[in-house]
Amino acid sequence: MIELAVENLHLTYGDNPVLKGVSMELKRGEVVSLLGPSGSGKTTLLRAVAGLEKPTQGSIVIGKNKVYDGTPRSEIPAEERNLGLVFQSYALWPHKTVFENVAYPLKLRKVATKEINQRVQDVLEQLGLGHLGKRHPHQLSGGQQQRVAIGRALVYNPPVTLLDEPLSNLDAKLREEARVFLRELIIKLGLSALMVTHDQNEAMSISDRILLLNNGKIEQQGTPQEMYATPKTLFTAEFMGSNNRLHGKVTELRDGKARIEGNGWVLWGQAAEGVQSGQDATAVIRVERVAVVDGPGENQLALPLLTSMYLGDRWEYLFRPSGDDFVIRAYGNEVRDPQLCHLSLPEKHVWIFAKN
Ligand SMILES: Nc1ncnc2c1ncn2[C@@H]1O[C@H](COP(=O)(O)OP(=O)(O)OP(=O)(O)O)[C@@H](O)[C@H]1O
Repeated sequence: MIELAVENLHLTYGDNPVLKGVSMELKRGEVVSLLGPSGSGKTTLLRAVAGLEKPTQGSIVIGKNKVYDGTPRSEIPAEERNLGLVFQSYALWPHKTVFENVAYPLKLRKVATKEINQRVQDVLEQLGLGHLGKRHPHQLSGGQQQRVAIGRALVYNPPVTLLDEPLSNLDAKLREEARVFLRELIIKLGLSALMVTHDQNEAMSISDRILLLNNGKIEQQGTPQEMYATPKTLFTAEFMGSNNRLHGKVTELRDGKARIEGNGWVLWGQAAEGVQSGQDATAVIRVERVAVVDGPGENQLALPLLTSMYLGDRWEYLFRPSGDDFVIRAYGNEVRDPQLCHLSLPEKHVWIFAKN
């Protein structure tokens, strides 16, 4: 069952087009992340679904209700869309207790007091806040405040929840914990949610599907695995993961593979759609796919190691060819002395994209 369907949505601020024909679906029990660089339109899309921004064209259907069909008159106001909202700007009420904050949406809907008490207590227990109901927001940690905001959005079981950077005001450590907590909650409650994030790791770990926005359009969508392992464009490849990039010219195409040549190096890789011989191109390989090997072989580069950097769970090596303008990074388990190394870049993990 489709809980949310957006079709060819356009939105313009003044004469600045921000959404340029976005279509997407959210199925029941699914968590979809909107990922993309700053200014790509993620928050605007979420706010348009919430009814907080006015699109100029397209349609939005929530459950069985068409809440927007391209005409201003058709628009159903935000408060009637029955959505759970966890927005950065939707702060907790400082003078209400945790319990009162979470109870508020039920009070608004005139739910009986006894039922309110039960439901709020249930939600607080689920969020690990059962013992904090009497506290005020300023007596909570940032992570706990965030949980209260989530509880307030979920307490009336909205069919669709919208989350805008729900973890962004937490520090790195708390954020990691909150990510695990949010994923657990999503599974436990079977939430259908659309979440904005600019953090690629957050999108991959929390969601079932990712929509990557680029300048108001969907660049690519798919499961986190698809987005990471089979990017269709240079933009997607570069946005997901840590990468090495080499610029050169395509000198041969064969069976879906391309040969790219640069200043003193040659590599084979998977040719992206539209790559042609003679074209300027970029080869991309994830940092973890580059291996330091013992001797020369196929699809290799021989480069001087500049330095080894300690990352705690592994080492990161930095290679820089003399006189060239690229660096190659790789991971390994030991510190290495600066010397010439052989690097294997397996053909199946090198993607070759036409240069824009
Ligand atoms: N109220 C507004 N009036 C005019 N322009 C706006 C308004 N809100 C956003 N914009 C513009 O719309 C574009 C998209 O903004 P949006 O907030 O949707 O991006 P985003 O992808 O969520 O970025 P971020 O990750 O920085 O939050 C930006 O160029 C922004 O400057």
